[in-house]
Amino acid sequence: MSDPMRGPVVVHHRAEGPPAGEVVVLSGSLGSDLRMWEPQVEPLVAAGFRVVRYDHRGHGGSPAPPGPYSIAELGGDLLALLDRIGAGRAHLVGVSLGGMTGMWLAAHAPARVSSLALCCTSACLGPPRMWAERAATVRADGTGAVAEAVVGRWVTEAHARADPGLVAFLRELVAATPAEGYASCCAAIERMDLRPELRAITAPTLVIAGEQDQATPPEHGELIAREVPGARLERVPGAAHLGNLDRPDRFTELIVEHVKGASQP
Ligand SMILES: O=C(O)CC1=CCC(=O)O1
Repeated sequence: MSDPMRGPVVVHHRAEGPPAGEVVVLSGSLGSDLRMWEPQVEPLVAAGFRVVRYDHRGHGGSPAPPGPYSIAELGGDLLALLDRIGAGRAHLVGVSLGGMTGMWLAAHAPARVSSLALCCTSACLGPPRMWAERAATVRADGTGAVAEAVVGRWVTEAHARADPGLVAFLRELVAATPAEGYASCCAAIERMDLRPELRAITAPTLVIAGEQDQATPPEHGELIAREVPGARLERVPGAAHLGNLDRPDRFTELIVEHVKGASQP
């Protein structure tokens, strides 16, 4: 089991944009690294924001301590990152696991969150057995063993056919994720139930659901938007699970508009 006495991990991050700009933190999906945010960085920087993207523990350039992990630990890592970069408050944008981390932080440290954009995510994503089985597969055979199936849910079939280079890059992202980090994040999702915490979120919240998302179908976004006070839901046609890469035009537009609307005049 994860040890509650373990401290936060110093996660790998990259900061771009004007140092004095309001901070926007981009938090990614299971099996990705900070490169998954490429389409969103430049438009957010152009809008005057300091954009900080990072790798979850066990992913990309971040350390991969032995697991299992919990969503609270991932949220603690993000809080420690905000402290380390001197960000009293930040706008949080998360896809899937990044959205789960964002919901945890917004419920547990509301004073640190200026706004929340929750993309293709869920507050409770069963069945638990599926996550336990995926973790076991990855521990036995490596992340490469699940890459094709996972990426098959990240972009629509039509998009995959039209852009095989993107599919190859995404499979490489999954396969490059350390097995211990990936499996330990599966365990975090397996044990997660953020539903009772959603009503504690006070940040202006936008929920974006992909209409073709088979991993976190739109009902998951609908539940979050119902429970978070004042939240707004946008459904994006033609978007699979990694909506920010599958329909970057619409996701970027929605994210930039939301963060600008919640920023200081
Ligand atoms: O990997 C999946 O199947 C879907 C998913 C859950 C959390 C995440 O980041 O991706």
